[in-house]
Amino acid sequence: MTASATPEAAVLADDLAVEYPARRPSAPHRALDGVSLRVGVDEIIGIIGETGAGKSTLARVLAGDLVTPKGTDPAPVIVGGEATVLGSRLRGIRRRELDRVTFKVAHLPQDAASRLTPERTVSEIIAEPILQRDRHYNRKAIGLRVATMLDAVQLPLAVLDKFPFELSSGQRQRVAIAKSLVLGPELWIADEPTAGIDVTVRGAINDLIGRLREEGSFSAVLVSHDLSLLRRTTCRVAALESGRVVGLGPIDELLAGGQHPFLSGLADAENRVTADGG
Ligand SMILES: Nc1ncnc2c1ncn2[C@@H]1O[C@H](COP(=O)(O)OP(=O)(O)OP(=O)(O)O)[C@@H](O)[C@H]1O
Repeated sequence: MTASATPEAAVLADDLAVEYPARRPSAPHRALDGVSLRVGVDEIIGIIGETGAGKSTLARVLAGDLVTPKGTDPAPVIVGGEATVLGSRLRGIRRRELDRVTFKVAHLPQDAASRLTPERTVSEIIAEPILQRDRHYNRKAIGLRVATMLDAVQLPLAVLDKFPFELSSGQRQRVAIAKSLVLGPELWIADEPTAGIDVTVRGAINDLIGRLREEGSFSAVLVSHDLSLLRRTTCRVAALESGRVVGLGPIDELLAGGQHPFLSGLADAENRVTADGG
């Protein structure tokens, strides 16, 4: 375990191999193999790939989601190579050091919108990460921060007192985004951030990312099939296939390259929508 004050990269994956442990009747499952990737400080990188390619696993590992709470599915385990996040090596990392790293990393898991605490209001949900860190944090300051985050994801203040079941799925996703970013992380690992969000308000997520970059040091890994989001926010996208990186570059170069059926399929689908006037 090493940590440096100014990491040379936000994320460094070096020949990373990740498995899900065996659970009867299943054998261990290798979800990532030989993944090498660098995300510079202040860089935003995209991750794309077909279902089962290992995108969420990579997101979980980089977000430090490596501990299995009792009664849940096993967390991924680093079995080869290394993942270094904000200067700390994650392989075999001790729990205390992991907590120190994840303090600066925000994770928006794929199912975040469906995991909002059902018995809490939107305002309480967005404030959860603050109160988990400091139960006595100034209530007025929390209220202000929550309102700012709500505005950033273009939700009206009227939803503050609503419960998750009273919101549309797109609104729930925006609440999940607001919650994940409320502490102002140095690194945001977001798994399908615009999933379920109406195209007319997706621009709000682009704008929010732009603002976070202006406010200070902000790096991100965005797992997404939203080509518009990837075009607007990332310079490079990594394409995953069966747990390996099979392409890395600007999204339009990857799509035009046509080396991989998944990428060609995406490009064709987009061309069809454009030709149909969609
Ligand atoms: N908890 C788990 N235990 C065992 N295997 C798992 C677990 N979670 C995922 N896997 C397997 O690991 C592989 C990678 O899964 P992952 O969820 O990372 O893919 P993905 O690219 O995010 O797919 P999707 O786009 O469908 O979300 C898949 O074969 C999946 O079945």
